[in-house]
Amino acid sequence: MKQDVVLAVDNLSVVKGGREILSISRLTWHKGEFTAITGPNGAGKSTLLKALAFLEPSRGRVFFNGEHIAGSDKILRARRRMAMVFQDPLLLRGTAMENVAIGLKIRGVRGRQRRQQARYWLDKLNIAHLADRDVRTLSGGEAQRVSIARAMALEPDVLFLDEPFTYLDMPTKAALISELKDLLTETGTTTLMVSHDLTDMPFLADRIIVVMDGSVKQVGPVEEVLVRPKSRQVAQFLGVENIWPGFLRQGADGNWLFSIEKTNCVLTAERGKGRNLTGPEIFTAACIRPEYVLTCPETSVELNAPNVFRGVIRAVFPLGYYYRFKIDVGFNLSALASVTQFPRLPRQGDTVSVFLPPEKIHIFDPVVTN
Ligand SMILES: Nc1ncnc2c1ncn2[C@@H]1O[C@H](COP(=O)(O)OP(=O)(O)OP(=O)(O)O)[C@@H](O)[C@H]1O
Repeated sequence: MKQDVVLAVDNLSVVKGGREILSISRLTWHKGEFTAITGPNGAGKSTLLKALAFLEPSRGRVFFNGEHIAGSDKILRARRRMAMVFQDPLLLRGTAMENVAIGLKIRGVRGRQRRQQARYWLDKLNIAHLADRDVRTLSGGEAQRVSIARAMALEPDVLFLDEPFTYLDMPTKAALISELKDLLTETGTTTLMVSHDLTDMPFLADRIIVVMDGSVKQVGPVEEVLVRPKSRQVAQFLGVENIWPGFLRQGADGNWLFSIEKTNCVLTAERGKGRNLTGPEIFTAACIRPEYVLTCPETSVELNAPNVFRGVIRAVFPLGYYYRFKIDVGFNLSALASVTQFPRLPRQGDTVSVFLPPEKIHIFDPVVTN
């Protein structure tokens, strides 16, 4: 096992109610890495977190800091090096200070030192002024900060976060995410976070694990998973609305050409590294995330450049600082565009130009397109 592997699983399985709800052959987590675990409701994400934290009985082997953890003594020792934060802060009766100090007390840290350490983490989470407040009087965001301070005070090797930002309002969440990122980078804590929110992940995570139906469907760096999903199932879950079946062939310039089925439209896609076409043309599917489709109101854009199309807006959904468009460019396209790109409110029926960057067009592996 590589030196900096903190956690690893080998044939991990969890059975509940007579059904296998989680089955993972192999996975590893490295020191200091932030992993986001995502997937639909009931996929097995929380079960995975709990099994790794030894809070859920499982079969198979879990390795922690290079050691196979089995038996109550080893489990107890491993659990002392881990901490967990849940959706609900789950604070105990008492003050914020008492809550942050509780884990230290259980671990035998003495009075003065305990208070000093607790104060240090309250300060790090920007809630030192709330130290003596009864936790029942705290707001949701403040309570979650106490919960994170309590976990960090244990100086864990691994921090598990199970949807920790769900109940926080946008500004509170944004501030906490930014502070947490700095804190975790500073401490080098290996972190695993269950999240449904795709907006958290690019900022916080190094890697995404997509769990569906109790198994891992894809693991990889954030950008790779979001732009190059392995299957339609993963793509759809990750918000890739533009998926088209069609025929792929080699272009003259080394790029790939993708003809969208039942249209006259051809997309240029960057050729995938190490991917070769086996025949003259293969049937597969292509996709692009809506946020990578560049949309502009100008209709003077040169149309014979690759991947530039002119089309008609079929629907506009205003989303705060963004518009979500459904555009007909000879095929149906979803696009997300900043309001600043449009001098006036775009409407249904308006003509727009779009550009699909070739490096953001992903071609599915034909064997796993369905
Ligand atoms: N005690 C149990 N008996 C039977 N099935 C269970 C039990 N506990 C959990 N499950 C099932 O295990 C599956 C995985 O649950 P889990 O809580 O890990 O999902 P999740 O991905 O975290 O979901 P969510 O996003 O909804 O929180 C679900 O289908 C759930 O119904």
